[in-house]
Amino acid sequence: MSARGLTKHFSRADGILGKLFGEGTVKAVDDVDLDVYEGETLGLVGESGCGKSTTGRSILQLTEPTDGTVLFTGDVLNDLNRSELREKRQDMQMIFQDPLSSLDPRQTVGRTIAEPLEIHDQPEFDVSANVFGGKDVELTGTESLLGELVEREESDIAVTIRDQAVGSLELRTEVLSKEDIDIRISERDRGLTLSIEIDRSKRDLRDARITELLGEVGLDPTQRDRYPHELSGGQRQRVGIARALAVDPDFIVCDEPVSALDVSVQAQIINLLEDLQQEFGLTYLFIAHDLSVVRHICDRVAVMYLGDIVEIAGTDELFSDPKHPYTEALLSAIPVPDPTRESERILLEGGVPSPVDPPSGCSFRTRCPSVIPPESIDINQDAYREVMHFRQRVEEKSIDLESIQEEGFVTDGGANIETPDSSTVTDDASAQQLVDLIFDENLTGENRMTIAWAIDLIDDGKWREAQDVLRQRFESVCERTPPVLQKEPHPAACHLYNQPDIDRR
Ligand SMILES: Nc1ncnc2c1ncn2[C@@H]1O[C@H](COP(=O)(O)OP(=O)(O)OP(=O)(O)O)[C@@H](O)[C@H]1O
Repeated sequence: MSARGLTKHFSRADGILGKLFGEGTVKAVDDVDLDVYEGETLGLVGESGCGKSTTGRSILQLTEPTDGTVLFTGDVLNDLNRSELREKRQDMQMIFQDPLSSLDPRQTVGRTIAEPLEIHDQPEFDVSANVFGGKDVELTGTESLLGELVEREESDIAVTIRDQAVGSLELRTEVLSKEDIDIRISERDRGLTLSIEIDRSKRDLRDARITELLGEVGLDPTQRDRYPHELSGGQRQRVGIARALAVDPDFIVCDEPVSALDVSVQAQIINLLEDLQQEFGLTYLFIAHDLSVVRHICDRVAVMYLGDIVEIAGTDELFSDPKHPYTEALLSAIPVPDPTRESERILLEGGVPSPVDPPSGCSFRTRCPSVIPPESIDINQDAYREVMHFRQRVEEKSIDLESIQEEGFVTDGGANIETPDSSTVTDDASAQQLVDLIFDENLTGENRMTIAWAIDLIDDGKWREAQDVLRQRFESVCERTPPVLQKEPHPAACHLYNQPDIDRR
């Protein structure tokens, strides 16, 4: 599966979402390139709201992408019409996070698994065929062989299907023609008759297939008459897996398949997914936020942040040598089983920003512990982080100088402030004191003067000017330019990797 430029934007212009969260376009997935190779498990990780589920659903065309293409087994899925897409869905399935809400509470396990079989008219009969009225042909195989036969005979063929199990009952007669199977047929030998004999009815076949599937996912055949509420969480997820497997797919999007389960059950479901992959040569896109699970099951891992893939690498490499600061932070949050091993947790401030109005440049920069300062200024990373946080608050106009002054007993009057460009002199010493109250780090020199100048401007209600003054001195490449995921074996969309001379910490 290859996705190129995959994009999904939701409009919140009207409807409940618009009322709840405000209007605008939610950039859930933005220009994503992603390959999932045959037989592998690719992990897709990131915090809640990063766009993982929307990526999975857009790949399967369960939600229509706004832009981009998805290539799967030789077809561009976006170009297929409804019935072609339905046909294709046999090969690509989805396992959902919460089996209770994804299973119909009014349907038994058997009915749930039978549904996709009915939609796709599966399983196919095993048939043996004799052709009458023309050349002698003998065939053994499944129903799809009929199509091949028509192709060989270059003629329309009347097909009679009989059920041997119920006294050679005639099930149906079909004429397979050019239109049915989309091949070129000449008028020669028209009227050839084919008699198909089968020894089981479609229903018997389906029953047998359901029993087989229950066994494959570790459920007892007696559970086919149970309802979802009569099953445990693990059993319900096994039903979800059986339903996905029923039509014999090649590719499965597993959307957080174990997050809703008890830890003790998670390992069993993970092992089951691994066994099934081995047995049926399945390819998985495995969506998760729990990185320990991902480490166990995935061959490669893609890290997603605010609608973009920010890093992708082989699992071992990603865990041992993460590049993107976001990946580093995610990995640092994994509990360490060995308490003697030192691990420093990188705490990310706040949550994922709104995908309606993502930050300019690198979308992670508002939380990044390694934002790159301009080359022209001398500042350590902690102080720069504080400056960036301060700037963010100035952008949002969310600084209340009066309360800070009251809390810090700041007095007016005192030393003058010379601004960095020496053009303005203010006599408001409280700005200097406010710098110390707002910042934990000790700002010095021109960095300190610029902040004090901005505070002075804010005090006069000149927010826009304060923003400009701060931007001129402190603007980072991370906010100016979006980093690009390079074409290399272990790419990371981060300016630190395009500028190797920069000290990260
Ligand atoms: N139908 C929708 N309409 C509007 N916004 C949506 C819709 N579906 C998802 N979103 C928004 O798109 C963004 C990405 O959501 P998505 O569910 O893909 O993220 P996720 O990483 O899978 O998170 P989670 O793990 O919580 O499911 C979120 O901001 C979400 O609110």
